[in-house]
Amino acid sequence: MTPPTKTLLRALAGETLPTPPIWLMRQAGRYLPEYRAVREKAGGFLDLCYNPDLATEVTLQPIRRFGFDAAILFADILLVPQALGAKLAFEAGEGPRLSTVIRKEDLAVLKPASAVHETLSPIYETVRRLRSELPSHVALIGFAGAPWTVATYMIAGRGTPDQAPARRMIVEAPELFAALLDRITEATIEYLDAQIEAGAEAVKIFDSWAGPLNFEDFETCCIAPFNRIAAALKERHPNVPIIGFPRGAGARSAAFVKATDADAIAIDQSVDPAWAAENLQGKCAVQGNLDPLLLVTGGARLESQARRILRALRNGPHVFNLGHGITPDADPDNVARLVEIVRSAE
Ligand SMILES: Cc1c2[nH]c(c1CCC(=O)O)Cc1[nH]c(c(CCC(=O)O)c1C)Cc1[nH]c(c(CCC(=O)O)c1C)Cc1[nH]c(c(C)c1CCC(=O)O)C2
Repeated sequence: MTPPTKTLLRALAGETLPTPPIWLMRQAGRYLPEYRAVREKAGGFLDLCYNPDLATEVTLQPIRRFGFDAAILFADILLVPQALGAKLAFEAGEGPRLSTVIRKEDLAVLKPASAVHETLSPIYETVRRLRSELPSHVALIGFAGAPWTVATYMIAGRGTPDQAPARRMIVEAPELFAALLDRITEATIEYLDAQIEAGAEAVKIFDSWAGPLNFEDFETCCIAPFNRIAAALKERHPNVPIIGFPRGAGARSAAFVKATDADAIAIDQSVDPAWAAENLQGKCAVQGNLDPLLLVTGGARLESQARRILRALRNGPHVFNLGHGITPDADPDNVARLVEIVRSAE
């Protein structure tokens, strides 16, 4: 096989590059006026996700404006529950609302994992279009939510501050919880496999709510499903790298890289990059981890923290990114400045 030429894929393959590739979580989003214009045209957020023309357009916007090294498919982690038959709506300013899975009967009415493609096929069309429209040096990342994080929304029917409804179900209805986690895991394998078939060159699994899990549940709810998904994908697509993002895992990030086959681990802004260099980078690439707040505030601290991350991680494979998604109040000029800082690092 010829080695990859796109910088993102080289870093994910374990190469230490003089300038790390950069992309940002939520790089397509409300902080960009051109995104807000397309979003308005689409109607709702979900209409935008399922419209391959417009989803392709908003995925490309940050690539044109900032020249990132990778594009991430524009979609959402909650499309998988919707494809399994959950009702999903995004209310303006309120975040997502879903029908809940709290009884056996709620699980019984969900569709089998193999049925998700009926709903998700427009997403695969977006992937195909992106592969033909992206500049040749820009890699395309597909993604899905991790089963635990998706389960927290399906059980509570909305975002929750501490994921208490799902954490209670682990203890109070272990069989129902395990069956739900299994169904989501199987659906996620179907979904990511189809994204790769359509042209995704790397995939990222977002476990945004891994942090509150206790050490035992971290193994069964975060690590074990990740391993099932990774094993299934690697069997079919051995050369497609997988990025894990157990957000809030802290020191358990070391257990995550040891116990999984992740090609990269994304770390949030709470992790000291020097610790990550020492404890994670020997095992896989590290992606991260600037505080998204610094894209709102800008200034000297944006520069000093970005440089500190660059220095700490420069002796191993690194993908520059944020610790979490860009917020709607970020200033696009600060994003442009960040790209300059990363590209001018010596
Ligand atoms: C938990 C989660 C969700 N979605 C996602 C996660 C995991 C990552 C994380 O922790 O942020 C992942 C996600 N959501 C979106 C992407 C697209 C790719 C990207 O640019 O990173 C990705 C990778 C678009 C989006 N997903 C959403 C938006 C904003 C929608 C809009 O109003 O235009 C975007 C651009 C909506 C969304 N989607 C979700 C919530 C809670 C919300 C509402 C909060 C908000 O409004 O910011 C669920």
